[in-house]
Amino acid sequence: MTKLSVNINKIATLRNSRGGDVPNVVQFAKDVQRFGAEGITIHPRPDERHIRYQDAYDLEPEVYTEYNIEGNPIPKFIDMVLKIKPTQVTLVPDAVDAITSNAGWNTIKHKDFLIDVIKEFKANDIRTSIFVDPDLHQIEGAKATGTDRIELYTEAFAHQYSLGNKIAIDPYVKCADLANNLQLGINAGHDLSLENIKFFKDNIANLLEVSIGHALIAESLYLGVENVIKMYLDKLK
Ligand SMILES: CC(=O)[C@@H](O)[C@H](O)COP(=O)(O)O
Ligand SMILES: NCC(=O)COP(=O)(O)O
Repeated sequence: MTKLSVNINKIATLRNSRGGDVPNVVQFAKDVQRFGAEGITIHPRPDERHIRYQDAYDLEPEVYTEYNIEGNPIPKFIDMVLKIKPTQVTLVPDAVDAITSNAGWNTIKHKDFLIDVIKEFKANDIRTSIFVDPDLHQIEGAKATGTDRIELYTEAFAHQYSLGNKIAIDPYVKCADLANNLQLGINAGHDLSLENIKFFKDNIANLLEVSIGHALIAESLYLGVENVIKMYLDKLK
């Protein structure tokens, strides 16, 4: 079984665009869990342009599935994760001004840093995952950090798949095989969607969790808009 963790960053983006509390991020998390989601993912960024640090605290009592907090382990992020103690922390090497995540860790160059940070989270019973490109050297490097899991960065796969290039799954299959041999748990995320998720899941052995946000929220709009238009028209009769 592969768990679906819903990334709710985009709900916060929408809320922030009006400055109020619509849509309500905590209510949305409660609803998606009620609808069957097996986890909630957030990725607070230093500029707090979507999910804010306060949201991370507000969500903590309401997330009864797996709570996954992603981010660059700057001191403020580490402090927050240690206070909240989510199910999982996913370390992502984002630049401060990154529009979205655009690369995995260089697990060889940052080995010592990752070992220290991961040790602290694990000592606090927080499962760790690190975001990596589908590169065998980076998977070996990830193992050396002591992390429980890796999150395969799936943007390259998703882009090529949308162009019809199914061969783009190959490096992910090889990395997953190596990770399984090394007894690293495997998560995946970034640009996964209704279009590509089944093919990805069917090809990756022991895929434990996917975190999906951008496409899932867009698809929810597409698939829900007909119903809402009808409801408005009904009220305007
Ligand atoms: C690590 C990853 O791929 C996701 O967390 C993604 O970066 C979401 O972040 P944004 O919502 O800021 O794009
Ligand atoms: N870890 C990936 C994630 O949480 C969601 O990424 P995306 O679906 O918004 O691209």
